[in-house]
Amino acid sequence: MSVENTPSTAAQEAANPAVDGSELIRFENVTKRYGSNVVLDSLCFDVASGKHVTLIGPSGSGKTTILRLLMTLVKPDEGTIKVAGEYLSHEERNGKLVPAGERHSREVRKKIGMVFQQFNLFPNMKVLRNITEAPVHVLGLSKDEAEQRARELLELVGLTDHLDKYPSQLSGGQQQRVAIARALAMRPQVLLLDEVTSALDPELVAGVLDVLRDIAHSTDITMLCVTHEMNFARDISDDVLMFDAGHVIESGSPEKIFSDPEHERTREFLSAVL
Ligand SMILES: Nc1ncnc2c1ncn2[C@@H]1O[C@H](COP(=O)(O)OP(=O)(O)OP(=O)(O)O)[C@@H](O)[C@H]1O
Repeated sequence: MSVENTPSTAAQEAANPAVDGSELIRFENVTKRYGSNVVLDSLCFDVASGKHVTLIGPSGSGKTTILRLLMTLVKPDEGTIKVAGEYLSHEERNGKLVPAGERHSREVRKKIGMVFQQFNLFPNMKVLRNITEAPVHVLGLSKDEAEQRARELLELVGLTDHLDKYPSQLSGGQQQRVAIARALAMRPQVLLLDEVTSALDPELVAGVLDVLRDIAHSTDITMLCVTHEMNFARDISDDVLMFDAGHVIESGSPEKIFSDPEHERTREFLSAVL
């Protein structure tokens, strides 16, 4: 997919609301290419601390790429990304901004948790250990502290009775709820959700979304969410960003975007998915 290189000023302004200094995520003129395919084109947007922001848009518009950039699974070709005021993609050395080394990225990335489409649990570890592994080995928590934290989270996701099972002994929905608990166990400031229900059987979707609704409404965690579940997006989002061909073409409250979209492409997209 190629995209034009000249996003409209209005689109950039829509995507880059007034900054009040509390932004937790900041994309500044981020361009990402795969060969000649310009996936993100001078993208600017901010997510304020504690807000829940949903990215919507057609397949291939670059939504997952944004989450992958935040996880440092891919690097931007141009522009900078900041998380909680620190550069993720770059670091400052001798007063100069240089591409970030792995150590720097790892430190900043600790602020971010992600839940993937395909759960990605450790198949050889029981549920409890899936959740305690990173807090013990990455954060240096004692085993007792990590287990205490894991038990609380298993209660939050409704799986207290399953802590001694292997992932293969759980349904897809239960595995995804373990993955949510695992991400939260690192106490991230930002939770990234990448189409977390799209690999689930339809009857398991509601249980996972209910857990996420509960987390969105009962914690102050910042969320950046890619989903095709528009009712869920409507319920949890403070802001919805509509992507098309590497640009944010429209942004606003869920009421505005879902009920009264301004852009023709948004109307087309919503009429196809709603
Ligand atoms: N590793 C890669 N190598 C080459 N091209 C890639 C790679 N990853 C993504 N792309 C391309 O980048 C574009 C954006 O992909 P991305 O997954 O971010 O889109 P998306 O909006 O999340 O789509 P979907 O809703 O289908 O998941 C697509 O054209 C895709 O083919």
